[in-house]
Amino acid sequence: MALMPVSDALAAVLAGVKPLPEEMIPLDEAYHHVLARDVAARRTQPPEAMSAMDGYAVRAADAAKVDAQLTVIGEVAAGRPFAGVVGAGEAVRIFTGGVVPAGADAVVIQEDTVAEGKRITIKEAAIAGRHIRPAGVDFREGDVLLRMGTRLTERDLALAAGMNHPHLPVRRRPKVAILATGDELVMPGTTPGPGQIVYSNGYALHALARQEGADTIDLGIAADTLEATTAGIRRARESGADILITTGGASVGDHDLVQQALRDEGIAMAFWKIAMRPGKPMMHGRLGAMGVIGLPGNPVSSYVCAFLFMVPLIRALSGRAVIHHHRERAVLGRDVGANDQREDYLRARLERRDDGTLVALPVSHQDSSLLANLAAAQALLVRAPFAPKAEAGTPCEVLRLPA
Ligand SMILES: Nc1nc2c(c(=O)[nH]1)N[C@H]1C(S)=C(S)[C@@H](COP(=O)(O)OP(=O)(O)OC[C@H]3O[C@@H](n4cnc5c(N)ncnc54)[C@H](O)[C@@H]3O)O[C@H]1N2
Ligand code: MOO
Repeated sequence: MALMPVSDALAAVLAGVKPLPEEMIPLDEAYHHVLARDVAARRTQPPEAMSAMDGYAVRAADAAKVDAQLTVIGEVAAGRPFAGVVGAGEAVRIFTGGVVPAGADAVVIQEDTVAEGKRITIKEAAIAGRHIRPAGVDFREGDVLLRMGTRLTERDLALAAGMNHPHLPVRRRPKVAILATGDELVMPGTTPGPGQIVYSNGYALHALARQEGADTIDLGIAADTLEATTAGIRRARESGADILITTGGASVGDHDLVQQALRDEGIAMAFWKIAMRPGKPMMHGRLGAMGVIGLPGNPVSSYVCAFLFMVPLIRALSGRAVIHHHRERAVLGRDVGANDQREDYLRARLERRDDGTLVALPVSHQDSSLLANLAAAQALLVRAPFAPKAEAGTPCEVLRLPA
């Protein structure tokens, strides 16, 4: 049976997905949330011309010559403007961030003056506009500086504050519930009995989901029974999860019960099995409003499928403007063999040559159980279905993994 191409599977995962509802949240909680609307400045910054230095506000024409003398008629500090006007032969003491008084068109820094009482002597000729930040040089009221779909950085928060927004309209963060399955799994730090495996997949999945801006719910490890698996799925629904991620029990073995449990719960299954390596037995469907991604149990398959499918789904629900991973051009660091019908995602290390070329070096063992190789990889090298064998130096495409 022909397997579903990866691109069709991704399209199915994203089909009909709309961003979650909008909510207003305080600025200090908005880090890494996604903006639900464009945000415009509520004020002009700076609102008036301001001094960039400590010194004297002058009329440039009066201070254009070294040894010109001026009379200091007042002082302006940040937050305390000067009410008067700077006339001919006059100067006003000014500090960084102070509003440039009327009449002045330059600031002479204090190091370039000699002060004696109310008199100053200019030691460096003034130039009109020097050390003055014009009104609106940063932004003007009404300027749209933050765009819908932006994931807010720490710098965006400072900008929003400067624009005078104490709250921002963002999308609700997706809730991702993660359910592992497998009788053989024991927690890290315990002593595994014969045939037992230390649980690892969930650690990567929770971290990856959170890094993408989701809140995660840990549903623990379900035993390999229909009852336990079903109970886990029901807890996901009760928790209001937007996405249920299962890991393990996706294949065709007698103990692979995830699909059965999901069908019994009434899932509209979109696909099971895709033309991808690792990750062939992945499944996807919808259980009411909850998107379900059934990941394979092999640790590398679980991670790679989450990276390729869960991440874009979280981004779409979050209302992100950019949903898809960016494919970078690179060249092969070594020969690779011909590919079969499954799109291959090879773990690879990256190197940058002196001429700037990015080189992707696939790790030598690509078995989907190898955690050490997964951790050491910096990228996934994409090999199209039926790609012919290729020599070192051949152009290729890579997806960079999170650093
Ligand atoms: N006859 C066939 N057998 C298999 C096929 C197939 O097409 N026909 N597909 C293979 C592929 S490809 C994959 S991938 C695996 C996936 O199988 P499952 O999703 O059912 O995974 P499990 O059997 O539950 O586990 C596989 C392996 O991974 C370990 N595991 C599971 N969960 C975790 C976890 N949370 N942390 C760490 N390790 C975990 C588990 O102990 C197994 O060793 O099926 C192939 N078989
Ligand atoms: O798709 Mo499975 O991932 O190769 O081990």
